[in-house]
Amino acid sequence: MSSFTIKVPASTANIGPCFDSAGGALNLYLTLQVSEADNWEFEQRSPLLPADTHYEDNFIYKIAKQTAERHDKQLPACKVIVTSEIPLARGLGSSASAIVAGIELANQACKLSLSPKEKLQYGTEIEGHPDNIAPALLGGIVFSVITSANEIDWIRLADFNLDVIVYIPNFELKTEEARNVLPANYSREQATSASSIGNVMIASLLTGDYVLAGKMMEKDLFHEPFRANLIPNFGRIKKEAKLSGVYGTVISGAGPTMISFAPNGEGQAIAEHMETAFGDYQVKTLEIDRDGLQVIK
Ligand SMILES: Nc1ncnc2c1ncn2[C@@H]1O[C@H](COP(=O)(O)OP(=O)(O)O)[C@@H](O)[C@H]1O
Ligand SMILES: N[C@@H](CCOP(=O)(O)O)C(=O)O
Repeated sequence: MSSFTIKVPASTANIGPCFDSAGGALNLYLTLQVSEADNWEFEQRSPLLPADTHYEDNFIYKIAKQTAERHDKQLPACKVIVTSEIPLARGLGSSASAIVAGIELANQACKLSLSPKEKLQYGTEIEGHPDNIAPALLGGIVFSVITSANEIDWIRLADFNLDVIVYIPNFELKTEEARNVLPANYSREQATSASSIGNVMIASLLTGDYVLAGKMMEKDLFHEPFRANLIPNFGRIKKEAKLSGVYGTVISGAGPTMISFAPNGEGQAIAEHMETAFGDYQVKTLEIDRDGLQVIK
């Protein structure tokens, strides 16, 4: 086996009203440098990664092993050097990036020749929803749906003119915890309103009406009203960002990071203003990654 590098982007899920369905890839990366070895070794070279464990307890190793076993293969021993720019449990898809990296590690090391559809299926089974896995794999903004136990349909949007600003607070919020506050059921009336808002958001995004898209992003009824209390400054960030000229600001994934979509070319100036207003936050201007998962040999 020759050496290779796996690079997986971060992602922002939901984009307001498209709960568990829409996600955009972001240019922060999880990187694995993989080479052949006599024994398994995971070397974590970033302060953003979880504490070191025995390789068998490493999350990425477990995903890789499980993927290999699905195809009746055994993983050959590898040395893996892991680096990451994606903060954990902040709503930037770190777990989806780790899952995609683990699937690709098995794909390369065991020569599984997995298709994008299979990788999306495996990743979604593990994560439970496709909205982070799909953009992490495919890049761009992806709308996806689990149509049956074995089928996920998706459509990828790679053509847009937007700047993206993230506001990352200095505390973690586990996705599981933020899912526990959501209602188990919605009435027909609630579901109709919530999905109508999502429909208008997507149609405006596709036709380039970013003002209307931003308005609809901020009207989500599926998750934001229930999560707002978990996210300090939820209302203040939205209001200040809007006054600074963004189209819309939403919770990134399950939070606690928030994300604004802004006119192309204005992101940096808005980020500088927001950094002054919210000194406790890491404010970053990011780009939508258009490549998704990359394997570099
Ligand atoms: N590179 C990684 N290596 C090992 N575990 C990871 C890695 N990235 C994420 N995880 C696991 O995923 C958890 C965060 O997942 P989650 O709560 O879904 O938040 P998010 O995906 O928004 O960052 C981490 O606490 C850690 O257990
Ligand atoms: N649709 C999910 C997305 C979770 O994203 P994460 O980046 O916070 O893991 C949800 O909203 O629960």
